[in-house]
Amino acid sequence: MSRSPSLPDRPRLDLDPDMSEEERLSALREHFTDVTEVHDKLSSQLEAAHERRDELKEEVDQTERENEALKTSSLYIATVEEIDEEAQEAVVKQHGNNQEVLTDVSRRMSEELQAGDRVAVNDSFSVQTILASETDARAQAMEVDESPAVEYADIGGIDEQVREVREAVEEPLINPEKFDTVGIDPPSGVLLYGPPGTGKTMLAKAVANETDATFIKMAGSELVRKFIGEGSRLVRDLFELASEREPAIIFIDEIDAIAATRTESKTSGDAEVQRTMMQLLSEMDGFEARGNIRIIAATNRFDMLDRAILRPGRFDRLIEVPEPDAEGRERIFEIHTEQMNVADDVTFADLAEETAGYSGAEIASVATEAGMFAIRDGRTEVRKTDFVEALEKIEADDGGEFVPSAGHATYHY
Ligand SMILES: Nc1ncnc2c1ncn2[C@@H]1O[C@H](COP(=O)(O)OP(=O)(O)OP(=O)(O)O)[C@@H](O)[C@H]1O
Repeated sequence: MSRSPSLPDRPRLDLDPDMSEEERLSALREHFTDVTEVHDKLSSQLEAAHERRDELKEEVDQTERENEALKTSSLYIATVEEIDEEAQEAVVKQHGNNQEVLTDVSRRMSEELQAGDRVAVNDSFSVQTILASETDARAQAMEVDESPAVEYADIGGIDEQVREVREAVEEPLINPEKFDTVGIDPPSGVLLYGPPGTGKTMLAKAVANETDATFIKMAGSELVRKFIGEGSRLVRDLFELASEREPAIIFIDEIDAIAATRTESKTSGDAEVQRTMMQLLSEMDGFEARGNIRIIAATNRFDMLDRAILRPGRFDRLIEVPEPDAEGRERIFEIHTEQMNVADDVTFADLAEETAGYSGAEIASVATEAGMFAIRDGRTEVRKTDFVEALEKIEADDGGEFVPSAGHATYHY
């Protein structure tokens, strides 16, 4: 930048009272000449300053245009895989082509970034912004849990289903070579069906936990109700996210909401729902069964499902998760009271007898309610009377007279 020129000295007029008229006139003329000279100099300096101002203004406009262009130009979406705060570097994987790039990040950005963040990158992969999760439909539509806190031991009464899920989901993740050696493909997708609250979600979370896989859940009903118009894109994103986070378990809950038969579904006329289902089918068809991503779906409405999703290569392993029998209910009571101080007068076998038709979720609420009655009574020990009151409360909440499975009358298999 050029330095501003120094201003010319102010001309001085020295008039002596002893001067003659002529001398005065001459001094004034001289002063006039000096003033005119300074004026000319200042004028030309002013003109130069104006020129400089115009130049700078042009520079500002140019920068603003570039800035605007940068802001409005398309950015690519990527996921941060690793971040090295020390070296101010990040490994990002661009969505779509899965290209992985090591890129420099500013100190501020390196402090803010975390592995797994979705970011916008420009042509040269420089991270421009971290996408806020609230503006990210993907984050809202999917529940991502790196290590869900459910173990097989937390699931009661469905040991056979646990065994089947382990065989169909865990084995291909842990020992894919077994399938290679025998020369068969493991089941592509596993469909868990049965009444609500019987442990289907727990099963999916437990396999993710035990195989150190990321658990990614998407609820079919939400896709249809909440993310109207985005269903098929979100299904695509779901599989993309799983490939970014593998090993991963994709869990699609309430799959009937997007995969119902045309005749029975109220929403089946909706082309959007159809598109979402087609996207799911095409993702599954293009899917490598032996690998680090496994798919589990769940439904309470098996009867409503479009058979297209049950074809080989899609959800080709069906596992029924029923309501627990007496022995199962006893085990579930034990599991849900493990952390409670239960009095000696409580017999889980008796409670199991009295709760025929209860789901695991309902037994969990009986245990919680019983604990609440003890607290209300100022006790830390939970007694038989608390369980009796809890049962009465839950039956009353259920409409006065509790008929086993009354709430599930609409579930057909
Ligand atoms: N078999 C079970 N053993 C222990 N707890 C259970 C079992 N089944 C259900 N529960 C309890 O009920 C809660 C809900 O269960 P879960 O979400 O797995 O049911 P779900 O079958 O997926 O239900 P929905 O069909 O309504 O989604 C669990 O968090 C757990 O506390």
